[in-house]
Amino acid sequence: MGVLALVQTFLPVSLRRWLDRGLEKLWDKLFHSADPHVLVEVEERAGPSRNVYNLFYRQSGVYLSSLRSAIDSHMRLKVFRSNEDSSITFSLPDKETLEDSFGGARVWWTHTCREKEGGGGGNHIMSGDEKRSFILKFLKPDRSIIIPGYLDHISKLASEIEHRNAHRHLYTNNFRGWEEIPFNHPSTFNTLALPTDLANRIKADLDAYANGEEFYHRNGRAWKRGYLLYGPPGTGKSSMIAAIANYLQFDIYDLELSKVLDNGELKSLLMQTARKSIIVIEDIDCTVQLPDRTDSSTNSAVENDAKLNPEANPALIHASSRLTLSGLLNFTDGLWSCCGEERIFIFTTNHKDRLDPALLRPGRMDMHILLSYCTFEAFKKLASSYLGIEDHELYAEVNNLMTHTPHQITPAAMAEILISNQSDADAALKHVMNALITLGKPSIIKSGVDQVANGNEKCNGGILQSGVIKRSKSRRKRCTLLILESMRSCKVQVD
Ligand SMILES: Nc1ncnc2c1ncn2[C@@H]1O[C@H](COP(=O)(O)OP(=O)(O)OP(=O)(O)O)[C@@H](O)[C@H]1O
Ligand SMILES: [Mg+2]
Repeated sequence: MGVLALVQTFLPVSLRRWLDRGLEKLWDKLFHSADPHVLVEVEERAGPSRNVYNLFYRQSGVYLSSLRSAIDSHMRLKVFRSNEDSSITFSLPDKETLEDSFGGARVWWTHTCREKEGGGGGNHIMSGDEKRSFILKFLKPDRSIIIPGYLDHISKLASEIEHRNAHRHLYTNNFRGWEEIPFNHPSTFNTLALPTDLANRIKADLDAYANGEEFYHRNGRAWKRGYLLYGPPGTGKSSMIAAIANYLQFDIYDLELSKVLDNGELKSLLMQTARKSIIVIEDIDCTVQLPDRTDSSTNSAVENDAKLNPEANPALIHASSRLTLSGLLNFTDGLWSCCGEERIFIFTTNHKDRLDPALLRPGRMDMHILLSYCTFEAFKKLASSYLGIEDHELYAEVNNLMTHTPHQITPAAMAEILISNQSDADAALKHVMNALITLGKPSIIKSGVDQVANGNEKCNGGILQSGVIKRSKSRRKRCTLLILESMRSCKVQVD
């Protein structure tokens, strides 16, 4: 060995390397052929000049740091937390070995970091001069389990983890394309006050969609789903979109139709959207007037003017727009809709009846979801969130009032009352009752009128209100409903 080392010092570098490699191979042949293991090296960089980043290297790191055993069984760990992320990431220090198993096979992982040939120099190793890799070791008989099964499993799991940890984005279009901002909306299905069966139905539909890639493809359908959220203002349509995005971990593309010049631009915007995203058009009934499929008239002078200076002429644009209903229909369920996959379309409106039926048909809007006024169940959910109470002696009264005044108070208005009285549950509930009384005037009076008409001047659940009533076709009567302190009963006075 000593003589060999001495000879090597007189050889040129290239010859020395060639000799080293030959000796290494000889060593392997002599001693490693009896080794029952297979070694797989996952290098950080690959390619002839090591300039291609190996995605599988990153995925291996992500996968290994997710293994519970990495945290539990190691005395030495590397810890990382970035500026943007609150979660902590663990990784393997060099030369530490971590054991894993897959399909009955045991595997061992080690991370190595070596100085690159010809790189570095001096005592300080620059990161660019390091050659980092994972070494995966397993027994030879397990080769068919590991390759490709285990490797595919790692890629799949790592992609899911990376997607879960990635920051969501909210994109909005302007005249230059999409602009993005971080999306941190806290709305979830737990924070939304919805009838339980509705929430479960929506979640089941989302789950079926998210796990349905194979099903959609087998049946020759683009992997997409459309939801129409409709209902009065303040009933949670926008909050529901945020909850769906958080549930599926999807980005949101908030498409502002008033800023889209024509079908060509619509198509181009669509093609720029990524997988795992929700494309939203809010208030579809009032954003723009879309010429329908039979209307081909356009005013080119106005149109050109608007196109030349769109920001100065936003109002003009859609008077002359070449953005048509057929464009939008193709966008949601035509050839263009397949330009990207794994996407959800959500349209919202306060007036479903104003929408073209073609837009609403299944395949475009697969599920029509009515978000409506606050029910007693929704009220209890909001009270639990904002006041921290599950029950209260006034609940029966609130329930009674809500039964007399259905369809009157929106979840937004209810939430507002509860938030502004969150430190005093009694006061909050009295405010809620007052609001219900004020809003429910017509139906409470009607209930009083019915009682009077039936000759019953005392009725339960009445509220202090007054108004002119029509007792019969010929006679107008004025009645006053007097509420008693407890609100449990009231008297109807006929003046
Ligand atoms: N079902 C609900 N559960 C909990 N909070 C709700 C609900 N509905 C509305 N809110 C609250 O009311 C506010 C307004 O809700 P949101 O913007 O989602 O209503 P919207 O239906 O989109 O209204 P608009 O039709 O005017 O756009 C939000 O702050 C939200 O937290
Ligand atoms: Mg909204």
